[in-house]
Amino acid sequence: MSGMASESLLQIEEIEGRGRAIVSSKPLRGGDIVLRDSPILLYSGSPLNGQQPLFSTSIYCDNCFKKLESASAASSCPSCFQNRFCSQHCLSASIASSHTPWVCQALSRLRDCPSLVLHQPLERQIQARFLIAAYNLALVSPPNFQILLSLQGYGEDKDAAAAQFLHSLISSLCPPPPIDGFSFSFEITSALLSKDKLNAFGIMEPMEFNKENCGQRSVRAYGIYPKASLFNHDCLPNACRFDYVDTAPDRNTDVIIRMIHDVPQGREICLSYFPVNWNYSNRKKRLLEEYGFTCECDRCKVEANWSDNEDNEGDDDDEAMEEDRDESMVEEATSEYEADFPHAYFFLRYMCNRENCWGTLAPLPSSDNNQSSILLECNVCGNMKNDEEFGVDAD
Ligand SMILES: C[S@@+](CC[C@H](N)C(=O)[O-])C[C@H]1O[C@@H](n2cnc3c(N)ncnc32)[C@H](O)[C@@H]1O
Repeated sequence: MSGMASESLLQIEEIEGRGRAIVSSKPLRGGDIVLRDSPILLYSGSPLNGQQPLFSTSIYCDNCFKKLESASAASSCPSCFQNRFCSQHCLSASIASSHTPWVCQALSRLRDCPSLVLHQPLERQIQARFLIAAYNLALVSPPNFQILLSLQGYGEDKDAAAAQFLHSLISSLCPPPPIDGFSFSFEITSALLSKDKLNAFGIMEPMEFNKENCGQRSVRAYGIYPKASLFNHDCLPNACRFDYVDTAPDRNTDVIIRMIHDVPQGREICLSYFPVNWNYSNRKKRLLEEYGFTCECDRCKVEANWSDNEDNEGDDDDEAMEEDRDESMVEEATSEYEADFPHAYFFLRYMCNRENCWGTLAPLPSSDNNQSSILLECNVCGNMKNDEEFGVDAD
């Protein structure tokens, strides 16, 4: 698999019931970097109507998505004056790629469209941003558009109304310039929206702990990563994603996938699609509604039998998912459930214990091939923990 940190670490396999999967092609150590991936498509997580997302006060460059110290330090797009850039270089790069004259005009028209910005949920504005970015990719980089089309997601009936609304709106207000032999049909629009839902990674604002946000973060942007999109989910992942937004010396929006613990050759490498502290019923709901599958991982098999999970109590499914305020699995793991919960070690060892963080810890990359680093880094807040304090050997 090209683009992996080392070409020989991973391979793609087809696994029945799971689609493509990433599997280790040799034994891997906790801390090994198995992938560094750059996005083929990026789009802002801010609503079109200029509303600041909840828990966000920062402004950022619309090309590299680095934080800007002040609005006055930025160069604006000379046509719309809406998009801001940290440098002339980012402005020129963006005009040639992601903020072309057509994108600029399309976003301006959508921003002025009451049926979108006043009468639709905020989510629709973000989806409109994605579609404009995806159509533009077809125009500026046909090979990357083909990669996007190859990702999972083929249009779902339950999302048809949103797809129809956005397709009609964009076709009438700001149709993309024609491409020979290709049509921006409703079917393409609908499939693209599914691909976004199943594959996009949120690029979060870096963690700032203060009383107002209680550790909650907003999504600065979304990215489609061609190789990272092939990792399947597990509720007890063996790898996790790091990014270094605002601190990376370059390629600010790259993601790095690092092993949490050792695995043997031939093991599927999985990420968790959300924080690992979520409880069983919220995980099950999200995976079914958003990703279209029922998780059969070891942890779900155990937790499905817990007497107090909402499924077993017959609670209805409408309960709001309070993502960051879910009951903490750490508390559960260390309390009355311990005997029924063979995975307790994972939460004690690999979950960040900083209040309201819920990040996952992975060892730092080690230069010693035989041993993982004893220092574990949190993928959300960056805190370091010394593994010797835990006092148990890996695995
Ligand atoms: C980001 S993609 C992962 C790559 C995907 N398997 C493929 O072939 O492109 C997410 C989709 O993979 C499948 N998937 C991921 N984790 C799974 C799991 N634990 N069990 C079954 N299917 C899974 C689901 O169809 C999900 O919507």
